[in-house]
Amino acid sequence: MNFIDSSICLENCMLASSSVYRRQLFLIRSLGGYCCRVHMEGDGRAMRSSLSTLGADAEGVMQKITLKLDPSLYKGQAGKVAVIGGCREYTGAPYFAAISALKIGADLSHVFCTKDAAAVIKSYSPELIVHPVLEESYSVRDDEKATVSAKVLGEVKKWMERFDCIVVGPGLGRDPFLLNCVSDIIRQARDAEIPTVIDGDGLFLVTNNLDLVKGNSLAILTPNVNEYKRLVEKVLKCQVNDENAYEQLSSLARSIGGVTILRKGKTDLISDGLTVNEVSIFGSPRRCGGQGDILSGSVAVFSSWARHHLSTKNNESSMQSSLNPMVLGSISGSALLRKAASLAFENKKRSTLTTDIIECLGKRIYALHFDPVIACQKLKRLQLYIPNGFASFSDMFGQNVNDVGVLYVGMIILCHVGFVDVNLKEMFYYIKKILNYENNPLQILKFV
Ligand SMILES: NC(=O)C1=CN([C@@H]2O[C@H](COP(=O)(O)OP(=O)(O)OC[C@H]3O[C@@H](n4cnc5c(N)ncnc54)[C@H](O)[C@@H]3O)[C@@H](O)[C@H]2O)[C@@H](O)CC1
Ligand SMILES: Nc1ncnc2c1ncn2[C@@H]1O[C@H](COP(=O)(O)OP(=O)(O)OP(=O)(O)O)[C@@H](O)[C@H]1O
Repeated sequence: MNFIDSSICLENCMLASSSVYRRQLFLIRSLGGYCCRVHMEGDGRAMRSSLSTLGADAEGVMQKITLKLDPSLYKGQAGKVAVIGGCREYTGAPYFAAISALKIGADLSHVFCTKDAAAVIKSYSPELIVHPVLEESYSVRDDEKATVSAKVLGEVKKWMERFDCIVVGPGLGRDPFLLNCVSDIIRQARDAEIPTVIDGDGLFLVTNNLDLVKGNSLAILTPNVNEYKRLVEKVLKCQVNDENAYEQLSSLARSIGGVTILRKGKTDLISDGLTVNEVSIFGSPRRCGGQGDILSGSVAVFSSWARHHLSTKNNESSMQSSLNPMVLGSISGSALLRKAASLAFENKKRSTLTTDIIECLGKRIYALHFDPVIACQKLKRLQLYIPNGFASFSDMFGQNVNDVGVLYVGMIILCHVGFVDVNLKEMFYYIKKILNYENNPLQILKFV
């Protein structure tokens, strides 16, 4: 049974078979080597391509777009983000999103929340810039509403153009007056062409007011299972169809005019209506609340970096300009969260909380800068690490270096360059990176 409205299918079919679609597919593959998993057939059917491992590929995208640390950068150039969220009930969610952005590498992170929430959020972290500007119905008389609303908008407007991305929704609550003001903020961001990630209660708002995001290619929606269900029902007027998940997601993105949608779940699916990408890196079996907030903060930073990456001189080819930075940012955010969650779970097991995952974000980002050339240079000096009783590496392992030898060398390298926190699987990943380098340590090893 096909749940999708036939007019949408026809539109899909035309778009999917266009040269634009094929071009994006090729470009995304060549950027990070990751795969677009949907291949649209001429009759509009979606077919899954043969699945390949995406873990390393999503990581490749993340590595490419991650802003390089450079002494010539000044404060703000690595990213300025703002979270619009935080009310009486929820103070954790905006904090998680905003602090994650900082931990990943943004320079400045703001929170626009209600007065009740502001002091609490400030007390969690002196790093965040907290603006107590939002108001809920209970604190505003009916005759004051227009004035207060204009004041809120004015306060946010003063800052808006400074931001590289805003996140709307973590812990926002559902107060009608507050949501009205936030609708204006979303419109303001759109006019100023500021990328906007919509999460949590922000999704409740836009699902009921689709015009707020319709046709905005700088908008990213990050629905969880419930939020996705509500979106599908509202927009496609059908039920979620997991048999046809790829096609339904791209259909949804197109129906909302080419916004990017990151559908969260066991596997994260990302589509802007032209491509569908999947991030299935193993994360953590813990489902503690707040992981989606880390994700929204991460996606905000990576999308800004992706925009920067695609617009810099070196990347100024017509090929690069066809890539969608919002898709690349979503893939990277998802990959990073999952890798950080996996690391946190390894240490804390069932006790893993959102704050533990946040603590691991930095380590995961740092690991991206693993440079096989530097590692190999260091390896040349590693005679020091040969245990007593052995004259050389070849003395330890013989001329035919076996897996144990590689593992040993890998361990030494990783300890030497500071990756003492990696697990066995990750260690092999880094070793593989070294082996792919033409002057790889194995060669060196053979000549020691
Ligand atoms: N510490 C905090 O301040 C937190 C605040 N949060 C905020 O809380 C507000 C409401 O978010 P909620 O996540 O509660 O709202 P949802 O509408 O996502 O969830 C509502 C209910 O659905 C259930 N549910 C979740 N995943 C499900 C699944 N896969 N299948 C079936 N049922 C499922 C949950 O148990 C929950 O009771 C948002 O503003 C959000 O940002 C959350 O981000 C969590 C942390
Ligand atoms: N079953 C799962 N297996 C692995 N990862 C999952 C699973 N479900 C969700 N995730 C990951 O956890 C992250 C958060 O997703 P989740 O569905 O918990 O969001 P959320 O409900 O919006 O979170 P929050 O509690 O912050 O509101 C996503 O990146 C997703 O990939």
